[in-house]
Amino acid sequence: MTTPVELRVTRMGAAGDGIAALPDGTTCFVPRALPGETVGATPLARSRDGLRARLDAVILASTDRVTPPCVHFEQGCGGCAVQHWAPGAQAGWKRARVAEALSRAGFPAAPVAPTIATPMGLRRRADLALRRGPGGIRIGFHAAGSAEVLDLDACPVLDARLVALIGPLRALLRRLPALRREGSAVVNLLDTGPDLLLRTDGPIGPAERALLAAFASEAGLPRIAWAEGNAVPEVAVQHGPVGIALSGVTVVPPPGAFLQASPAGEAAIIAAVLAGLPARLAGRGRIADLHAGLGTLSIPLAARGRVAAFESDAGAVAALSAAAGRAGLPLAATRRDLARQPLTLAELAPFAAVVLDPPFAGAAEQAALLARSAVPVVVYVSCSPAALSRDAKAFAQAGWQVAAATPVDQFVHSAQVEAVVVLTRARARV
Ligand SMILES: C[S@@+](CC[C@H](N)C(=O)[O-])C[C@H]1O[C@@H](n2cnc3c(N)ncnc32)[C@H](O)[C@@H]1O
Repeated sequence: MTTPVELRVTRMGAAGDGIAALPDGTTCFVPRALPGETVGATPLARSRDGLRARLDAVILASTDRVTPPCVHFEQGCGGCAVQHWAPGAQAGWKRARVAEALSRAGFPAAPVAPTIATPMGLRRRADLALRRGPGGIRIGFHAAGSAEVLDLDACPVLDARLVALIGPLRALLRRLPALRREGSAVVNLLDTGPDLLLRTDGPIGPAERALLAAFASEAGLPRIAWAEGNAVPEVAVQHGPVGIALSGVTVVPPPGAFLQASPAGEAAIIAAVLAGLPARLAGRGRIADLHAGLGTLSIPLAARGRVAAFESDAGAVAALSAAAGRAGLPLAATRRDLARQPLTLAELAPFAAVVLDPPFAGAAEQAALLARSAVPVVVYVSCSPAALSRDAKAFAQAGWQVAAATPVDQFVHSAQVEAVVVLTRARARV
């Protein structure tokens, strides 16, 4: 298995690896190889669906191969998968993956729009891994295909204000025994500045709280939350208010809250969701927003009708309820675990439209119920083509059609793609 071979790469896999076939037909995944290339590679290990190989040399390069914009990509940072691929080729690949997902679901002719690209340097949320080792503190993303953490000092996809925090955070962690071996730092860039949620594998005492407070002052952080392991975070430092305006309404997020990855991505998703709704909503114009988070979609939807938002995270529900109350929006947020307790057919009946934006795992049961419901329009916001394909199948089988599908690339240079898919009953018009 460790003899170098010459391979012709025919396509790109879902994780951003080039796919080639060995002479005996075995599928071979070659990270950092591109479709159309001839490469020298060494097959290394068997995986679930073939062999993983190491790229030794590009023998015949694709015309879409470009110089990666980040030095850490060359070092093996797994935060990005396809920096070596021209942006236009990445966009075409992401669009094709959404089209393939819908085709597999039973919508072979779905009208999939070109991918909406977002610029680099706008990511406002980072989930950084932390390690303390013999070489010191490492902060960064995992190395590709590995549990190792690659130490970052630059990142062209993140907002520069988050990158600027990495050096000072490293200096802080050197002095923080609560980080024994490993932890994580989720940083959300809010309108009030970076909001840090630090998870360590040891407890913090009064001296460490004082260090965190000093760090917050020096680095301009209004709040630092901390948790040991996976415990519920506590606010360790609060020097000022925190908040982010979502469609003009200020929300006070709990530490580590989900945010769409970039303002440009958020705007593209909102625009595609609103465009998918009929100009005039049927009935009393009630809209359900499932997996509502902080209300990124619920808030703009409230300009179109009365919104019932459902979300499992108690902190997000409280934040959205409070924001909607202050702004006087026609919006009620309810805590509900939609995986365990999806909305029933009877509960879905009053809605003129349902928007769902599930996590990576998708929403199999809820999608099956929606497909059987009387709701005329469902807008499915997907961050996983595999889950989209599985969940959309129920709609295809129940005779729905895809009225529009818009891929959005807000995780630039990664293998991720998001899509806003508008599903209507075959006879309904959007
Ligand atoms: C992709 S985020 C979307 C959030 C929001 N729509 C937005 O645009 O910011 C998915 C949301 O689903 C929530 N979630 C995860 N599992 C859930 C479940 N079982 N039931 C309800 N909500 C869930 C997460 O807490 C998160 O807020």
